[in-house]
Amino acid sequence: GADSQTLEEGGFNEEWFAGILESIVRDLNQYGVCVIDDFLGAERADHILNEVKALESHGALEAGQVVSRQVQDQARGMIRGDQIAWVTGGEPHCSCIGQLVTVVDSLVAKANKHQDAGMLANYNITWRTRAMVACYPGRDTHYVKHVDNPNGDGRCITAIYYLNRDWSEDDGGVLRIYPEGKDQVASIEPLFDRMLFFWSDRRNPHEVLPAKITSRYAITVWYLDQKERNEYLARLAHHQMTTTQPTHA
Ligand SMILES: O=C(O)c1ccc(-n2[nH]cc(-n3ccnn3)c2=O)nc1
Ligand SMILES: [Mn+2]
Repeated sequence: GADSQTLEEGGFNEEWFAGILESIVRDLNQYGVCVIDDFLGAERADHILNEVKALESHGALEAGQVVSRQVQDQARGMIRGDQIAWVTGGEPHCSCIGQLVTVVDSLVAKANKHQDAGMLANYNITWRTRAMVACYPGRDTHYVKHVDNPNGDGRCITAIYYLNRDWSEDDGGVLRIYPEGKDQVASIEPLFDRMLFFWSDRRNPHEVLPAKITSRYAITVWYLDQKERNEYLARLAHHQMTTTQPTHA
């Protein structure tokens, strides 16, 4: 089909795609978490890492924190907060990041409509956020134990792509997921070219364990369920209507 044609052009072959698709559908339904190793291959992963490092060296990654937190952290001599940049993938120097997002978009869209989609079929995934390129771990609040989407903001799947070459145990920065209602914990090492998917809601509280002060890179995209997102935006609009009085000219 058309997708397989573009994927061929992008150098991704069909059986690779089909294999990954099966893993995503099976693992998200069974565990609520799916880890794919050697996702794009070292060469492509390297190109993506180089684009992320270029963003960092050109100062495109600004602190993801509010100024007060930064001042406070500097005062306490703590390591800087996480540095983030929101990337569409269409930017001139982000074409490889763009390819990553395009492939993940295709996988999530196909998984959503897969014949064995299971719980995935409850969603209609028509939108996503831009890609959050992060140089972490900061002391940012996102790293203490949290749920990405606790109150129905529309986000249904979190997709994180790790870019840490030669990561080792004492580098830290492990992502720890505590699947709701299960007694086992998933400790996910942020390995180079590792792709991770998990439900964004209360099923997956998670934290990022402290890491040494070396730059660690990850790219995160959140996929949105149309219905939940529209209901969220409607709540937001209503709230704004009722809290800000219209000014009469
Ligand atoms: O804004 C938000 O809702 C938001 C932002 C970030 C965020 N997380 N969660 C786990 C992250 N991570 C980073 C490396 N390994 N894992 C990470 O960045 N979660 C939620
Ligand atoms: Mn999170």
